Amino acid sequence: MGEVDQAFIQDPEHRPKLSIIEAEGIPSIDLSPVIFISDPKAIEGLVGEIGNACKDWGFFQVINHGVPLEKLQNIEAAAKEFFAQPLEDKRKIRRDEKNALGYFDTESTKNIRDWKEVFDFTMEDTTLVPASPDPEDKEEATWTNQWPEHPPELRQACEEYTREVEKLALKLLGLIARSLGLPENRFNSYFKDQSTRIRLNHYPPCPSPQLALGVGRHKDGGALTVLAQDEVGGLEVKRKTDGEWIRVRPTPNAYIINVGDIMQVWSNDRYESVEHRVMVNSDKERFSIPFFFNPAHYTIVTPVEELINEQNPAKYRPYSWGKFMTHRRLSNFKKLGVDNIQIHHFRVCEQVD
Ligand SMILES: O=C(O)CCC(=O)C(=O)O
Ligand SMILES: [Fe+2]
Repeated sequence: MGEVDQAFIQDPEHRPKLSIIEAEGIPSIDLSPVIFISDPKAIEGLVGEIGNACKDWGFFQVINHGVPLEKLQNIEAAAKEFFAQPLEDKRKIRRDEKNALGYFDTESTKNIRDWKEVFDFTMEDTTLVPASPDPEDKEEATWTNQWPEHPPELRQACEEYTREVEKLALKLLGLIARSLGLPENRFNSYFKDQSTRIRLNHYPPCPSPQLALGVGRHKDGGALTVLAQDEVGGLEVKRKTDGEWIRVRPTPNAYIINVGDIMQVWSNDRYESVEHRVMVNSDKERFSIPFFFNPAHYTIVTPVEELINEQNPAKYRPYSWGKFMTHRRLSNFKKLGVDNIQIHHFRVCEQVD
């Protein structure tokens, strides 16, 4: 990527501030009570901490999470090698309108190009999804992993890494369920045919970091995101108390966890999916790896029964996760000229957020 093309330039109100607020960052939570010692008292404390972090921030970091460092180092090294190849080699496995998996260098967020390139894959080599966003269309389509020839170790590194991160994601799902007063396995059945997607992100140095963003402001549409970021930094989270953008300081071997839109709906707004974005910088490239923990495409997302009653009625109408996801994806290929689909479109009394 050379000089900044007009397509990357953010509207003035969304341009990043070069003065960065790092004050009092997102909560850091030590998972050792569930990973290493299984102490019921300590687990109860942990459940409380996670509940507060989900409520107050929608974001937190975890340490002592059980994912072996070696698996992260392997995938990071292979990702670096993959992205270092010439564009024409990477484009051999380019994702397209039919298959969401593979390499992509022209992603947009809210119709502005992101300063990044990505490689997407799923846990299983094929994933069933709806063929189109049309609610009447019952046809299914298949996404298929496209592994590059080079580097040959990328595939194994990705597979081994995601098996470990999935264990962490399931632990967190259980802890979050408990923090809502639900049984630990309350959400597990939705993930039987999960549509989890893992992304390798590469943000090259950008000549005008004050005009463009690595990823424009957005909320993650799935249930939960487990993110690894390298030491460069750039992720910013919109603080709920005052709407300020707060930098998430890189912490070695920690994972960043955020509540996605589906968890917001399941919890009937007890927890909120929070806006975030990525700043780029002019001299350093950055790598990150989000694991988007998503249920089966046929999941109908609706506030869980146990959390609604007459005083606290459901705030959302049920919607299909698969249709939501395919709608979002399509907007990357067709310039729809409107904002992407959002959960507020399913609000019982629609408010714009
Ligand atoms: O690179 C990052 O730190 C975050 C990326 C992100 O928010 C996303 O891909 O949804
Ligand atoms: Fe995100």
